[in-house]
Amino acid sequence: MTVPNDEPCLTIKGLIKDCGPVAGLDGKMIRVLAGVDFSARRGSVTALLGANGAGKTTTLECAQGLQPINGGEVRLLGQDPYGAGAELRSRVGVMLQDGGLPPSARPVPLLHHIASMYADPRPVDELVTRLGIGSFANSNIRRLSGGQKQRLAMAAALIGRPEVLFLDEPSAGLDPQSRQIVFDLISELRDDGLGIILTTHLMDDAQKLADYVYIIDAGKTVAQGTVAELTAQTDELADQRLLTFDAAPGLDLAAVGLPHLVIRESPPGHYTVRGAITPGDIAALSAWWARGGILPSAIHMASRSLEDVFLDLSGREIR
Ligand SMILES: Nc1ncnc2c1ncn2[C@@H]1O[C@H](COP(=O)(O)OP(=O)(O)OP(=O)(O)O)[C@@H](O)[C@H]1O
Repeated sequence: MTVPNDEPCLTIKGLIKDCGPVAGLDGKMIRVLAGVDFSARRGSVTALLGANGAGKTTTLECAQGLQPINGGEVRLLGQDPYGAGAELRSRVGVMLQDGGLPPSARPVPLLHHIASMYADPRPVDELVTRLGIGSFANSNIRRLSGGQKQRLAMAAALIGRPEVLFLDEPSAGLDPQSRQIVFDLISELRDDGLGIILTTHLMDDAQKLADYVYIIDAGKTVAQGTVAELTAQTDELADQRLLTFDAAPGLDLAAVGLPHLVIRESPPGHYTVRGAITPGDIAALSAWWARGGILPSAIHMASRSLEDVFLDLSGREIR
């Protein structure tokens, strides 16, 4: 059964998951997921963000049918994944963070072995070249670096031409070159129509890769949207706007004449303007620049980063 492009390839509604028994709680169960909603489409990268212990791994394990659920609903490619057979598993690729690779195998023979399990596998040579696996093709897997294992795990996840791909922290351990290769490949796979679901702690990764983002906290979905929607300067945050510019050091800031804004210079030559900045204030700033013969550079009206949104929603204290 092929799910049309505009249909979700994964839908999670009100997911509840209890784990345990927990020794420290007199053997009671604890509610790890208390209402996760999540949906991913084909031809899209959907990111699941959450602090340590928020429930990301448990959510993905339930989505992949690796754990039974205690409430709510999970549909992967239209089916209940728990207890589903080989037909569904063959349409799903999973790249785990620790790779889940047999330590005594060698990369290319392992990929050929995995390929032999599929009727129409992706050519091994193509993946080896694309992911730069050739340089360690016959090394023992236990001797590979974290980034090499990560790339091999990605090749293994892709070999069966999955329709849905789960990536747990896809850029963990990757150097900048490998990260770029993996990011380009993820974008290409998305354009080919794959539904890609990834977890990450790196807001920068989510900001670069994700078409749609879900943030979970304490086992519940607390926000969802495109990066642009989540980071939009909403009216509630209108008093936290920030404009920065660079100009000659030591400008007379008292001459700006905008007392409702906080204007500072730090370090010398770098200026920040904070507060409820209005279009009129920007006109007043440029009038001040014109009066003083000031030609600023790097003028930037900052929007909230995904990290700001994440910290506001999931708290700034460590878990
Ligand atoms: N089998 C289990 N028994 C008891 N507690 C569990 C079990 N599995 C998960 N938990 C707890 O559930 C919570 C969510 O765990 P989970 O691994 O899903 O979080 P996570 O968001 O993936 O975290 P991280 O970013 O640290 O990987 C944690 O507090 C964890 O200790």
